[in-house]
Amino acid sequence: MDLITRITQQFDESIAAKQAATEELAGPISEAIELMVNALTNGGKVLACGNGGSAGDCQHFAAELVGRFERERPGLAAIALTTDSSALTAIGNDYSFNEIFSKQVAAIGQPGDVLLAISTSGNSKNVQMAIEAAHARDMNVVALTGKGGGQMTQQLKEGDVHVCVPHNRTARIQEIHLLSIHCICDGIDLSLLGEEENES
Ligand SMILES: O=C(CO)[C@@H](O)[C@H](O)[C@H](O)[C@H](O)COP(=O)(O)O
Ligand SMILES: [Zn+2]
Repeated sequence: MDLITRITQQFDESIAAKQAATEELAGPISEAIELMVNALTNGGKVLACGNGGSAGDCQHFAAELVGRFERERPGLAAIALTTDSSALTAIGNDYSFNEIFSKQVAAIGQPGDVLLAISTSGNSKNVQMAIEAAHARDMNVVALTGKGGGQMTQQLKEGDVHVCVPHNRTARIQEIHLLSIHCICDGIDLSLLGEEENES
């Protein structure tokens, strides 16, 4: 297969995956928005964790809350737990890699905060342990998963939100995680700022 055909196929697969996911994910994404707006407007914050490409999504999300998404507003309280190399290496070295997020959640998380837990498989142990730590701190969880949700599905409790992308390919799941994150940012701004002037 030539490269252009291969690239075209991946674009087509991504478009199809997004169209297939729209109806199923719109509801959970709106619930995630409500959960985060409630936390952010009551003195709470959002902590985000994930591995690899999902770590990038955590940092992308936190930057759009602390900084801005598309509209001017004061910064919002969000922290990606994937960036502090001293904390990550100390915890990984002194305890275990499985605890690199959960120990941060236990130290920083407060009742009413929200944990954004991102895992395309739903089976990354360090994300699962972060969910346990969040529940122990009376935090709610927004899980972004795929591939049926993995073991994280069984961890979620009443009040948590599960955005599970109906796909089995990590790259396609991540592409829809990023769209979901942007929908969450848009919904938070809509809730805090109202409709934009030029919007009907
Ligand atoms: O971005 C990619 C693949 O597209 C990889 O870096 C991927 O994030 C890593 O393999 C992660 O370790 C996968 O973990 P998870 O999504 O299953 O929790
Ligand atoms: Zn990736």
